Amino acid sequence: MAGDQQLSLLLDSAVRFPLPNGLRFSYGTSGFRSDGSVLASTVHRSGIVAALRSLKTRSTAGLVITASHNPVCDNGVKIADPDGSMMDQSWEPFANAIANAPDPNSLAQLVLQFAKDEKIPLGGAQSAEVLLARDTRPTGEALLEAAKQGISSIIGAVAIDMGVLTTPELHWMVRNWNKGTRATESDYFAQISKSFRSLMELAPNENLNLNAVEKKLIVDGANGVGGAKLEEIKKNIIGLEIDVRNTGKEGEGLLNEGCGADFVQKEKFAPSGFCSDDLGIRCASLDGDADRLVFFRLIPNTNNKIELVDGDKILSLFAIFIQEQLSLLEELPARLGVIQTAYANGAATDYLRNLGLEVIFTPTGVKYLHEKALEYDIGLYFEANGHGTVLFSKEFLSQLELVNSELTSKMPGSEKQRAASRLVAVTQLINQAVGDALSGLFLVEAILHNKGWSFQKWCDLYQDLPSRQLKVKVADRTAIETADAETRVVKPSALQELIDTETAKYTHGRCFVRPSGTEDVVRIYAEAATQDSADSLANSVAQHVNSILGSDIKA
Ligand SMILES: CC(=O)N[C@H]1[C@@H](OP(=O)(O)O)O[C@H](CO)[C@@H](O)[C@@H]1O
Ligand SMILES: [Mg+2]
Repeated sequence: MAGDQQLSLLLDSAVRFPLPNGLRFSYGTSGFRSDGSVLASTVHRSGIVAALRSLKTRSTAGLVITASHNPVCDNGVKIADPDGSMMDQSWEPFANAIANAPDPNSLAQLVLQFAKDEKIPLGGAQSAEVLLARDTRPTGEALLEAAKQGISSIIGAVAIDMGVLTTPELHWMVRNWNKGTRATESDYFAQISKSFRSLMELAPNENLNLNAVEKKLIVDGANGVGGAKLEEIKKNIIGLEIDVRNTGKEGEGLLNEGCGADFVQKEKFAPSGFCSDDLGIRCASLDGDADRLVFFRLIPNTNNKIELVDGDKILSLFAIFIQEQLSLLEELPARLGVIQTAYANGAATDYLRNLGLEVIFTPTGVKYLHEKALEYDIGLYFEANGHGTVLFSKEFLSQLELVNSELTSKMPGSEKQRAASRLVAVTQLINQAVGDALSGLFLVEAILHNKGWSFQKWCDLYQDLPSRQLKVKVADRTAIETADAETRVVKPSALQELIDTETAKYTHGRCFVRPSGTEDVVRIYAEAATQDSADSLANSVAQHVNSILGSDIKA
């Protein structure tokens, strides 16, 4: 009886969101993405998946509608697990199957069969809850409605609309909601401003060279959701003057167009709204949903070229700071893991290894980095493009709390006590659910302040090796299979031999190719001692990909 009711509810709901003709959807490294006008059925069905995920885990799940750094006409959807991380990978095949079910009946059958296989109680015996959010895209509102209807097509499931949010805010809320801690947006803002203030106040006086640390920061909000949120947070920030540009207000330009972290990192060019008046000032750039962050500074007399501080250098700054505090606290042993992908600049990896840190590589895509980081007491991860965070294990957090309260009562004001308190503030400031440009930005600022470091000093940590990225469109990118965290091609095997032969010709040469998880292209990355040699290595490998797989080279 309950089964019949569930079946008819699913059928009625699915009829309203037919699958567009001739399209296939795939849950990639960043969920489903496509043109916003064709996504209603996919988002509706993702609502169903999120509701089932909530039933399965007996906790609250999340769903966010965004296409991050992609153009404004695109949109997308991703599902958050109860701990705030991305949906468990084991459910992706089901998400793909239902996203592509040709008609309401096959969709309903897939859902019922999956529920049976996974022992998910349908029929309302158990309730389900999904927190929803969207970014500022014009297609977001209608897609949110589709998600709501998908969720309510599962008996007993409730959608709670949290509003227009950054992706990391939604993940943070899901995590806190399930922990039973405060989970509203004002709690999120308060947590950032409070822990930032604590960390600023813990700066060692002797390190404070106020002339070296420019108090002003200009932030490019990519005309997305992050700028407006930053405007809110900055009302409660002391010790830093933040000027937010590209906030998405009337007349400021289009989302991600000529601005945003992806543009800045790839083009190495200042975003729109920045000019030579900003010379010498520290600048940062968020992406459209505020989960990526890079810093930069304009180079004089270059027509808005920039000196870039990417995810690798943010990672290095975080690693140094955490390592320094730990070195003062021998009673707090911690296993540190630094997680990167093959796109990390070789100079960054060498730098981190020379600090004595354990550096591990995973395939591209933050879900892989995040998963690896969870294996450590402190797992630091960043993609070069600026997506990353620092995760602390439960055991480490309780040890840290213990050490901190003991030092606070026995040795207040000592260097050791201040080191422990700094670590506590870091754990509160940096988002424990996913990479978060806003919390990352304030952690960077607080660390520079604590260390009394100028932007220049940070830039000079190491010199990036020149690199070049190319992409090639091929007939079938899945013909390429890789191993060793995507650093080697195993199929077609002749390709790796050719890459090895080309790479051996260059000093500090390194090169790999992999099929993109988000675009229908094969990516080529090359690094070498000079820009010319990095370019030439990338080009010659692209020619080989071209001749083996059949393609056109694109910059
Ligand atoms: C070279 C590169 O920047 N790749 C990006 C890009 O993945 P691809 O699989 O390379 O298309 O998008 C992912 C999702 O945003 C991001 O995690 C990843 O770092
Ligand atoms: Mg993003």
